[in-house]
Amino acid sequence: MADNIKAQEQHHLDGVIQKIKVAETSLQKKIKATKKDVKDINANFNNDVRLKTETYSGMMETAMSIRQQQQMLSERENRQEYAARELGTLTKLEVNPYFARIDFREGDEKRDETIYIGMASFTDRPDHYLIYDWRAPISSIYYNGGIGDVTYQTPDGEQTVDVKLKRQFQIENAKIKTVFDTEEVVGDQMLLDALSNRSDTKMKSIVTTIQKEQNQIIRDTDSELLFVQGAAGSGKTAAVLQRVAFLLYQYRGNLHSGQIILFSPNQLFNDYINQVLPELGEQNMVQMTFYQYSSHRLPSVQVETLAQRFDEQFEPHAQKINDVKGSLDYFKAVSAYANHLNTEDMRFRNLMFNGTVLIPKEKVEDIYYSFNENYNLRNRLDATKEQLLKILNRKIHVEMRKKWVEDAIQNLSREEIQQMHKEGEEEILDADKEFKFLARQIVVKSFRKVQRQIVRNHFLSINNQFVHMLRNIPKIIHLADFDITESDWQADIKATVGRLKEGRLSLADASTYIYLYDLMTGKRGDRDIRYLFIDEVQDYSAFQLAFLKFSFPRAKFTLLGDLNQAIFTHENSRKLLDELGSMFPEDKTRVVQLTKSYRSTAQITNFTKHLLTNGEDIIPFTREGDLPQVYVEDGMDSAVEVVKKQAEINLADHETTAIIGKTLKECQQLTDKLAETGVKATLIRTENQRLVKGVIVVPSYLAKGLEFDSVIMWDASKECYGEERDRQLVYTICTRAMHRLTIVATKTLSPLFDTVPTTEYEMK
Ligand SMILES: Nc1ncnc2c1ncn2[C@@H]1O[C@H](COP(=O)(O)OP(=O)(O)OP(=O)(O)O)[C@@H](O)[C@H]1O
Repeated sequence: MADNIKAQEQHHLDGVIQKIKVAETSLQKKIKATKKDVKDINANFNNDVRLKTETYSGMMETAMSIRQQQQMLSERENRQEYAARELGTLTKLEVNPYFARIDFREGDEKRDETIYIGMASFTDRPDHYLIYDWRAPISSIYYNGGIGDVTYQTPDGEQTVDVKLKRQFQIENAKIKTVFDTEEVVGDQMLLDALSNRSDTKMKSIVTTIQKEQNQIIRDTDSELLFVQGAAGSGKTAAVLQRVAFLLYQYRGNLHSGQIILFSPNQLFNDYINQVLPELGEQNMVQMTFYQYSSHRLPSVQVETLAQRFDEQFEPHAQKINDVKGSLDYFKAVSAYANHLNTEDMRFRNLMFNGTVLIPKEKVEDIYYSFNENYNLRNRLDATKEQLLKILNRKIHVEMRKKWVEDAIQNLSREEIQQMHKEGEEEILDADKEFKFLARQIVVKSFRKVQRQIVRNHFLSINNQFVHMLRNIPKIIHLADFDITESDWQADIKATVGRLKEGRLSLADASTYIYLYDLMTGKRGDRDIRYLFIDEVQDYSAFQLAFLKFSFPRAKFTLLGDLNQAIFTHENSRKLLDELGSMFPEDKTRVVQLTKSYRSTAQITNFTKHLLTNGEDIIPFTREGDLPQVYVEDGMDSAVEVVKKQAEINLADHETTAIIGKTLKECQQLTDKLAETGVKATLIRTENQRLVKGVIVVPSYLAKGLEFDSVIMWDASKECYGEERDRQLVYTICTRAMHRLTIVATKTLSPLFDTVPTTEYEMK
């Protein structure tokens, strides 16, 4: 690039930065003035507000003026907060205002227009944009095409412009480091630079190098269901985080980050991605795992953890049961079962008081089914509660005459009596009335617990109902279709009842349990959530997805997945797509396929794609590195020695290294062995830990969605990965590596690597 262009652009840059500084100064003044205002308002609070509490109108006047003061205060505080946020944006822009320039001609216009694109918009006067936010409709030109005709979406429909120049910048501390013109969509050089960087314990934004297909995902506003199927490392997670930033920009004022929820594979992953949105100047959306959601909905039940679930899936018997419990058929069966509760079979509990039955369950049942068939579960329950509260009220008189009440009155202290009068606002007239008054107070107070139980549906017996449902399932679903016998099912019920008694539930049962309870109580779901994202959707069952759709009825769904990385559902994951299709309107469903893999070097991607039986569609990004290295050692000690040496080499090269083992047990053993040889490695036992720099040892199921400079797969032997169904797990492990992949096995290498041509790796 000619030096004079660089000089011209630096000159332009200096001008923009100058204007940003002016804007900053004026904002700072504004903030200072508002701060002073707030201080003054607070200081004058006592003077301005005259407290008149003698008369009713005086009190009203006082309340009004306090309200006025508060409104003024909160308006100033909002203004201050907004200005502070704006100042934060300007401070960021001041050092790195933009990353691209586009010159283009629109329609019949006589002159070219020039725009600069950066992390946020900046105007020096109304409608005079010196920088356009990367999310503005016009900025799409940058992502959608090269030179020549490029189309982009505007609020008024599609628009085509003739792009004359596309220039990219790398700016550091207000100085242009490099500037180059490109004819491509987003220059490969820039992408290569971005991808060659070392990994970090935190994911970064990809705004400057978003690819065209990713841009489609980011800016989709029409789909009710957007399903992104993409190879490992194809930027699904990256794209979706930019999408959240885009949506918050597009619907500013109507959508806030609390209305967006992301279901992620594990807590480590949450931690890994939580800097991206703040880096983009936005607040993080709500992030949780499905396990956390279920546990939150069932505070008194211990839901099976990810690790327990991972270990359990290796039993073929449990797998079949899980398959049926995860199916859409099962979801429909639970719905049908709940529906029939409108006419019979609802299970109730006695309402107890002081150890005796106050309202027997038979009475509750009579009330519940006394309403006609036009009632649904929701209003049937409401009407029942109303009746029960009335009955409770009527029982006050009877209870007042009981001996325990008389005793309680005898034991009342003077203070307690005074307190009751304060609450009851009743004057003492004569002894009899006083006795009745106190008796009533005592009973009403003691009945509060029962009242709460009625309001909170404690007269429903969800545990019994759940077990009753399980017993009825064979009548609704043909279990033989799932290769399950009646006795298999009965055995599973027994196991479930056993767990329930200990206050535990499997994750599959937990979803069903909550769903059943929601249907029984007529819950309509959380209507506030507008966008719901699920990462690694291949690990969800159709049941869970249908349940989430039910729980967030107004949310648009964006689902990201790689059917080749299912760690739980295996072959079933392909069925998932069809089942999903049936849950959303066809014309509002969009499936996007991402085939290019960005994370790893070409060598690693070429190696890993052969691990898949249908991996031919995966296109590596041309970033060069070493061939993956495979070691097969005779014994444990020499294998550990290889791991040790490799970890040391990686450390010396400043590479973050993850040693990924299959289960926690294997990881624990290796960490102990490494410690004996003097290697310090951090074992990640649970998802609640933090990722740290240096060498970490992590079980495969916690490595989902993460990436590391170097990966050492341990122990890639036949003994550990002997089954065909482990293929996706092996693929997931190997695709975590960005720059370097080492595979270490003891005795015999897993046959799953047989599909990889020997030219794709180096056998050591
Ligand atoms: N357009 C891009 N520009 C720069 N980096 C990118 C781009 N797209 C993806 N990447 C990088 O590639 C890596 C992989 O992306 P990401 O984790 O989003 O992939 P993924 O599809 O979610 O992978 P997986 O399914 O294996 O978890 C990340 O480091 C991401 O920053």
